[in-house]
Amino acid sequence: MAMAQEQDNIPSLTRQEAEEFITQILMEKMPERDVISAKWINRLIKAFHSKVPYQTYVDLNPYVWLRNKQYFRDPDKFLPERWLRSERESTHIHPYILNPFSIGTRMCAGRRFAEQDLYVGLCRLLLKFRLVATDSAPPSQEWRMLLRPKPNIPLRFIPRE
Ligand code: HEM
Repeated sequence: MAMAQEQDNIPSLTRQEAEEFITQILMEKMPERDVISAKWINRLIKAFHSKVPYQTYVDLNPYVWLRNKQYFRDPDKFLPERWLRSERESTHIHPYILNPFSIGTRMCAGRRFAEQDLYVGLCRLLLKFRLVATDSAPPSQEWRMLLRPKPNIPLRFIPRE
């Protein structure tokens, strides 16, 4: 990513670069909370080499494909740039592989609100604070309906001058 200017060896991004980068980070982190996609099947469908009968309750665990080397290069690494359009096209990431808001007629009605909230919230936070990791290892996670960091996210918020 081209940097707009450098000050004290800290790269600065243009507004557009920052927007793209934040979007990529959200896309890279979103699946870590989205561990279950649940559905009542309303008609007989054929899937996974078998027939799924009407009114079956199905839980899908996206980790199976989001952490799969068949679909992603270095799936366990934090690589937000994998979501750049050019990168997605060159590495053939399936356009529907990441769907925390689901897809189809019953997909999340608040998707754009939620995305804007995350985006604006993160930008406001980053404008006010510098975030510094207080541990070199990522926090472990625990299952509480969604996956949550355990015990806390090892981050220090340092107010910007
Ligand atoms: C990161 C935040 C959010 C995530 C990951 C999320 C995810 C989802 C998912 C997976 C569904 C089920 C879709 C399906 O059954 O196919 C859903 C439904 C829904 N969501 Fe969200 N959601 C989020 C935030 C929001 C917000 C902020 C609103 C409202 C402003 C909202 C409103 C709705 C509504 C109304 C439905 C029901 C849609 C329907 O059944 O037709 N969601 N959401």
